[in-house]
Amino acid sequence: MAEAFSSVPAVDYSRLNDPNLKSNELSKLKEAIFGVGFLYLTHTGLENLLHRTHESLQEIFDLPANLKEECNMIKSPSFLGYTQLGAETTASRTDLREQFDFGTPGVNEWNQSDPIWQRLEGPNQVFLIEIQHIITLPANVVKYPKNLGIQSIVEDYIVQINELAQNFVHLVAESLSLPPSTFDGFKGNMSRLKFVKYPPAAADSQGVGPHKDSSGLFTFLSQDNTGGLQVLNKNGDWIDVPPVEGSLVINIQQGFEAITGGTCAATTHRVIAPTTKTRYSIPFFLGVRLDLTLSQLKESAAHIVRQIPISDDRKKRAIDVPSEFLSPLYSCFGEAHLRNRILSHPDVGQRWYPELYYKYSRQTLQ
Ligand SMILES: O=C(O)CCC(=O)C(=O)O
Ligand SMILES: [Fe+2]
Repeated sequence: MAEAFSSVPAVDYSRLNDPNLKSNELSKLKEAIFGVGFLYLTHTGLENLLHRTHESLQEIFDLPANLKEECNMIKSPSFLGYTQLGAETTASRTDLREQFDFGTPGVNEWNQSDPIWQRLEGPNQVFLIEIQHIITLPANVVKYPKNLGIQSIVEDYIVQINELAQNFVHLVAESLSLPPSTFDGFKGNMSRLKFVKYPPAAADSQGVGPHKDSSGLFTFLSQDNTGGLQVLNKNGDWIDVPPVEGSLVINIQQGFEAITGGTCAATTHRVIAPTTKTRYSIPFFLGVRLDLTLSQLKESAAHIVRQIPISDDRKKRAIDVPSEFLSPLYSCFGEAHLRNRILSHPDVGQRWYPELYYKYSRQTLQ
């Protein structure tokens, strides 16, 4: 459980990479990882990329509804593609957001002999939009195809943020006094990137409801200047995560929580929908190995937890942290993640995994 923090700390990435300043900054990183589970990462060198990508979001979401529907997530057993406003559910309530989900390109296609959860990794759908978008100019009623270049925007973003994410995981290991490569063997084949739009809504509406991120190790979020993101502390207070220009907001996901035996806890967060302007955000979810079983995990977690320099008392308490990934109900991370996707996107779940949908939706009702 995250401690009773009252703000989200900032860590300077350029200092983490400066031999003279590194050790001081690693201590800040360690405190943020243990105490909050959320941090701002500043001076990443990705400021231009974030700015450029945010600039293209409005045009992408302003595409005609029928074009966005061409790549509706319902067509993807990997839960990749477009989700219209109101089609997503968190904490049993409807989220007021519209989004595109993308995955790291180039993963192997699923086939019948693979486990069912392996199907979470698959190809993107976005290409359809590229070739079909037609712009009509009202003045002279000329029609011409316009390529927004979504595919290259997405792939460029994934390459650059992924490089930072890999480095960040090494730095986290170092901050916990572990060898930098400690977590390398836990990385998944596919990470996920989302473009998200929260339109203005009535005061206190749910942009996205309270949740812990469940698809991987860490989330790297770029939010615009609107605000609305909040994280929950131990006292049950919602703490604002106001926009900090050019920064990334990084949080621990349930995969990393499970790998560290709960010593590094995933923190619950939510977004309150904006009331007067549209909010855009770009979360990148660094993927975790889907095939990791609970027993493998317990073994590696015990090994890692033993080496993490915190008090035995805190370690003991940490083992009790509840996590979907540590539930004996699921055979491996892949199964836990598939359940999460099915419940978040029930229409997609029902279409591609009808039996699992039936099973999991009954489990939550109990
Ligand atoms: O849009 C945001 O700021 C956060 C989104 C989020 O928490 C999520 O999609 O998991
Ligand atoms: Fe989240």
